[in-house]
Amino acid sequence: MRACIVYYSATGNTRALAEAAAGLSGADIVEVRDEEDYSKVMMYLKGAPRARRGEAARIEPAAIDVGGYDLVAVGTPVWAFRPTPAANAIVAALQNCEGKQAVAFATSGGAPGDTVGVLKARMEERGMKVVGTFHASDKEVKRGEGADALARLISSASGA
Ligand SMILES: Cc1cc2nc3c(=O)[nH]c(=O)nc-3n(C[C@H](O)[C@H](O)[C@H](O)COP(=O)(O)O)c2cc1C
Repeated sequence: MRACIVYYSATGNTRALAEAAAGLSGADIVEVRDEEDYSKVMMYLKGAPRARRGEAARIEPAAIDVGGYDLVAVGTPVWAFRPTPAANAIVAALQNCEGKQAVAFATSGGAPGDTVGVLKARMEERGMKVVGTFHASDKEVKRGEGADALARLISSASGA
């Protein structure tokens, strides 16, 4: 059984969690870049309102074929209590994702709102079966916590 973790990370926390979980679970990993390439200030002035409105960014890669995988995990930072525009774009960019098992995960400053719920709903609209969600705070990620739980979720869901 094969799993793929697709994620966006602006300041490194979601990347650290995704990379550690990939190492533990054997999942492949795809990092997506937001073509906007926000400065720290513009993340708040422009990125957070876009997240709040549920907009999708222009991302690289623009299409992500997950046809070869049994499970797809999508990861995002929390911006304004929502998935990032890049994460919204990831969900739209997935190809051959219909019917796949899936996991939605996020990292936040400790107030995630319903980010994973919103991400889960978007993934389900694309036909994925979201079998688990996961959230860790940036402080937990910096302490090295969370990756084992996320990896277990990915491994058990994909039957690996
Ligand atoms: C523009 C912006 C908005 C944010 N909004 C929230 C928020 O609503 N709630 C929260 O708990 N953390 C919020 N954060 C903190 C991030 O979600 C947190 O640091 C996360 O781990 C960042 O992930 P990254 O390092 O992968 O980009 C925000 C950060 C930024 C830059």
